[in-house]
Amino acid sequence: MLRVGQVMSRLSVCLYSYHTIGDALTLMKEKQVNGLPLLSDQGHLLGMVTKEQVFEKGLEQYAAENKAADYLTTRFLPLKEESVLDDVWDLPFDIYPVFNSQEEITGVVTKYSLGQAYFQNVQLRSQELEAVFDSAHNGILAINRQGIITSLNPAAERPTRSTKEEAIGRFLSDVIIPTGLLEVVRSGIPEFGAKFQVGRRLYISNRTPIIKDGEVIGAVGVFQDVSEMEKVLQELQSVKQLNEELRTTVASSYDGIIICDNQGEILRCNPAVGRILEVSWEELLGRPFKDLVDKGVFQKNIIYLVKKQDGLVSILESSSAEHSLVITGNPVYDEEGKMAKIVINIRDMSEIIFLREALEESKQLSKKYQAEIAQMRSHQETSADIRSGSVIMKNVLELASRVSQVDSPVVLVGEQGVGKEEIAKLIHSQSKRREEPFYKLNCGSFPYQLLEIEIFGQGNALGNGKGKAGLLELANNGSVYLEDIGKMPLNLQGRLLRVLKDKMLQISGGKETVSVDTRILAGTNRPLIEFVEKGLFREDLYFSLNVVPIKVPALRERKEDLIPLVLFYLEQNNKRHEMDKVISPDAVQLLLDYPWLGNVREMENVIERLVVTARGKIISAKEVDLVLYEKEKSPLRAVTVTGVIPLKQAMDDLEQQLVTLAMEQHGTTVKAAEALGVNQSTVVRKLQKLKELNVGIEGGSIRKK
Ligand SMILES: Nc1ncnc2c1ncn2[C@@H]1O[C@H](COP(=O)(O)OP(=O)(O)OP(=O)(O)O)[C@@H](O)[C@H]1O
Repeated sequence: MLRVGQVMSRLSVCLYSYHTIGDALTLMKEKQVNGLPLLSDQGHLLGMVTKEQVFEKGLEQYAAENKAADYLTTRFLPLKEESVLDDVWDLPFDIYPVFNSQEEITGVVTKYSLGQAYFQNVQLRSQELEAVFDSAHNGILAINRQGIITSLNPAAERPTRSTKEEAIGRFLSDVIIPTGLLEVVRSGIPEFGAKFQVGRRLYISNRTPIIKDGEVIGAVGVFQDVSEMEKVLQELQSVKQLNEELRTTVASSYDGIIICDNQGEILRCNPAVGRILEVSWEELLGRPFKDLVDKGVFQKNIIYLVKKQDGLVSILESSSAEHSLVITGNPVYDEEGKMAKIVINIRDMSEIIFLREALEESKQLSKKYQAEIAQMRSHQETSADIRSGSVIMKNVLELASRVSQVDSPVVLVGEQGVGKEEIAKLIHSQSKRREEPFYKLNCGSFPYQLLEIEIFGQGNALGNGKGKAGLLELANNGSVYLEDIGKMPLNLQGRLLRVLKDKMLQISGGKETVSVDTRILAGTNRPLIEFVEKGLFREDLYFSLNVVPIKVPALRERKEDLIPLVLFYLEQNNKRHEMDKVISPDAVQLLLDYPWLGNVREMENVIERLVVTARGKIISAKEVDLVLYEKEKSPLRAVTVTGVIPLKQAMDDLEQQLVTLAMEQHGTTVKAAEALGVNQSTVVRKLQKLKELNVGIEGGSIRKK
């Protein structure tokens, strides 16, 4: 800011009352000024003596010896050295005395020199502003009240796609598409942060009205190219998203994941680590990996191995919880090639083995179901071939013949293998439905959904042509024999009741109902009322179904049937295997004395085995004895101790034998676990241990004491 002190003429002299005008003009010439201050004898400023004043008085009155005081003018204004030029340049006097801050007169200044200095200063400032305006990184564009562009800097040329020369003087909307500036001129309200796009570039603009004397005379817009920033922002956004995805992936990984820095400090780990190592995974964060080794969670320090190897390392370990772990350490290098982090992956192999076993078993089960369904759906052989010599059985058969003449439901109660299904077939084959289909299905051997579809069918609710008729529909006008009816799920029992009562069948998967006339025959090993009492069977269904209960006695309760059945199966197997075997009387006696807990089915199997395995033509008592009592005599049925050995060794040995035997007898880990009374995972682990010791199923035979 320019001040008077910088522009004035400094004076070392002033005029006093004794000075003549000649002295004054000489001094003015000497000091190159147009006027001088005249002071009183006491040093007070009395006024100014100027050349102009001399001319004004007229030269005819001029005489050099005239007193300078005669030319004094008191029309003046004293100025201060520190006065700002902007404030004083247009004051009305031609010459001013100038004082310093101590109120001493220090010089004079004319209006002309003040004005000249002021305009030079304004010019300089304007040049500076122009330089700033032109070099500004942001685009600046100003319009007047009429919307005509008045200023535009080079940075504004890009978004307007025109040069300064082309743009100035044109209407705003002829030069640039966003015309928000016009709105600012109209409303007088500034607008900040408005975004607009020109081509591929994105700009943010701040628009401000230009106000003079309370009136809007134009508007200025400053806009910044934020395309790069936007790009960086988008990148940041996608990095954030990626980071989130990575975090979720690590967190939801079934394998345990631990991330350490190059010093082995745990930076991150996931919940699976907690599950596999049986530790609190959150507490591991920030701790050295080595702690886990020191505590025996790991046997080897994989961090050390990865650093030593300077590459990926995989090791196999058994954790404290008897899990087999595959631990993989993977180094991560920074841009300079230094190892920055180590990612450790922990895979629990026992779980994988367990899952593979479970999958294998469900595949087997599924195959079994498929086979059973295929067999069940094929048209059933209904000619019953029942042998009997007992009165009790005769009565049963007579009752069966009688009920075959009516359409009532029948419940056949009896132990496994007593011949319930045979009697069901007999009822059907003697009924008026004999020419119609007969189907059977075991309610206890299918999972719920499969059973539902097999009995009630599947509707075409999806309209994809995949509907399937159930047995109740397939056997329309015929009969269905539902084995193990007590095991039918409660949900399905209600629908079966509708079939019995209203002859209406509700197809699964839809609201569809069809009317059916299917006779229901049911079988159960335990009296149905027991299921009702336990809440497993609907009482209303029980009463509707149990119209004619037929109890089929166990084979041991009808000894008279034994000989006819033995002879029947002997003949049947001789024929089947093209043999001519007979049975010795003492062998028959053994068969008569046997309890036949598996009833007729057991006898059927025993006789076939005797026919096939007997060495001579006559089946001897010894051979019968071997077949009937073989299992009881097996040394494997009990543990026999023959000597003293360390208890731990004995227990390990026994455990190996039991697991191997259970697998041999039951085939799957699920069933073996059931027989051993342990969890399936325990069996899987023990088998894994046996495989490692090479004494498992594949590894060796069962060792006996
Ligand atoms: N009196 C009989 N005469 C000839 N064979 C019979 C007789 N009773 C049963 N069987 C035969 O015994 C086997 C078992 O019979 P069935 O399947 O009818 O028994 P079940 O009581 O229905 O058994 P489960 O309840 O276990 O299904 C079948 O092969 C059947 O042919």
